[in-house]
Amino acid sequence: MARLVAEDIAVRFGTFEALRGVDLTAESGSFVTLLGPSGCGKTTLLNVIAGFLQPSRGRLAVDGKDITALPPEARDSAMCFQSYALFPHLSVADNIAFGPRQKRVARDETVRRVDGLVRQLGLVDHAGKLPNALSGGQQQRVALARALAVAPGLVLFDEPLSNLDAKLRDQVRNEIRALQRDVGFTAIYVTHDQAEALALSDMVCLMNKGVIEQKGAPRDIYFRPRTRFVADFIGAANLHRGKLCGGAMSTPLGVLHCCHEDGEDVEICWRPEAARLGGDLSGTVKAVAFQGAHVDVFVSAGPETVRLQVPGELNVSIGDTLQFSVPPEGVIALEASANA
Ligand SMILES: Nc1ncnc2c1ncn2[C@@H]1O[C@H](COP(=O)(O)OP(=O)(O)OP(=O)(O)O)[C@@H](O)[C@H]1O
Repeated sequence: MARLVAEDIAVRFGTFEALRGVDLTAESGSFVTLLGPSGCGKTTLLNVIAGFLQPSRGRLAVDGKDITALPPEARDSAMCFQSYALFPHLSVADNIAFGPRQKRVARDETVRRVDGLVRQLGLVDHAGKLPNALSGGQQQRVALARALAVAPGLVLFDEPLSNLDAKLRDQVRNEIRALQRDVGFTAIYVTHDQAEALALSDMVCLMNKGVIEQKGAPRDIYFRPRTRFVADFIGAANLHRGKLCGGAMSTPLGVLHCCHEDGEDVEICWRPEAARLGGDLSGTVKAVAFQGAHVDVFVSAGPETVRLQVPGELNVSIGDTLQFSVPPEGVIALEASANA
């Protein structure tokens, strides 16, 4: 397992700055996701960590050793691609054995690793097949086994599940996490899927326009977003901007209370599940979406529409007036983004 430290990483493509001042520490054996919208720099950062791209500034170290100038093959890392990138003319077993053979791992050890991975990833019946005889989920497992066969300290994943359907994605996602714990490697995982990042990670790095806007444990990021971008990107957020006076802000829905310093131009947010039925806030129900355990209710007052999550048994209809409240501890004050 490897401890990765990236310091002040910058990447320029001509005059365009794809990454600026990126600092990141992935503790040994941790699962770190790089999350963010398309074009924010996730893949660029992963390519820098893999050694496919030289940063224009900054430093990378693994276990205290500077690896910034090392080529990819000299690094203790392996990449698992979205496109699988399997060799079509090699069997599943030979695809998995490819890395160890390249690295001149002893024959017995290579066989041992291939057998172990084939078993762990449920590929025993497919070891002799060519990749094009496999389903997408099976190909993804081979790609994973191939990355793990070189026993890297650091495994880099570039949206590995995006070609799989939702059910299979959940299944392979759980397998990746279980393998990471069993085999023991540090994972850096690129995704634009916030649910995936929250479910998998020890640490989420939420990226925006070439910088890490906030990083932390999934719960921290979800319950304590620092900026509007973070609040909006992770989960659903109801946002209000205005004057906070005596801890109270007037909105078209009524007065919201929060435990933060007063100010003239403050932005606050609350999560849909923070709302409680009954109270001083009210609006007209505009849409209702039954989700089983809960109901998403969209409530409007004046120009504002908010989203509430209420218990599944609640019977509400469009046009009803809904009274609700949001406890002050459920209201978060946001900072202006340095990266707006
Ligand atoms: N070789 C390149 N030359 C010029 N610009 C590039 C190059 N590679 C990436 N970029 C730009 O850098 C920015 C970051 O790209 P990157 O691929 O890292 O984004 P991403 O967050 O991985 O996005 P996606 O989720 O769409 O893959 C984008 O604006 C992209 O157009």
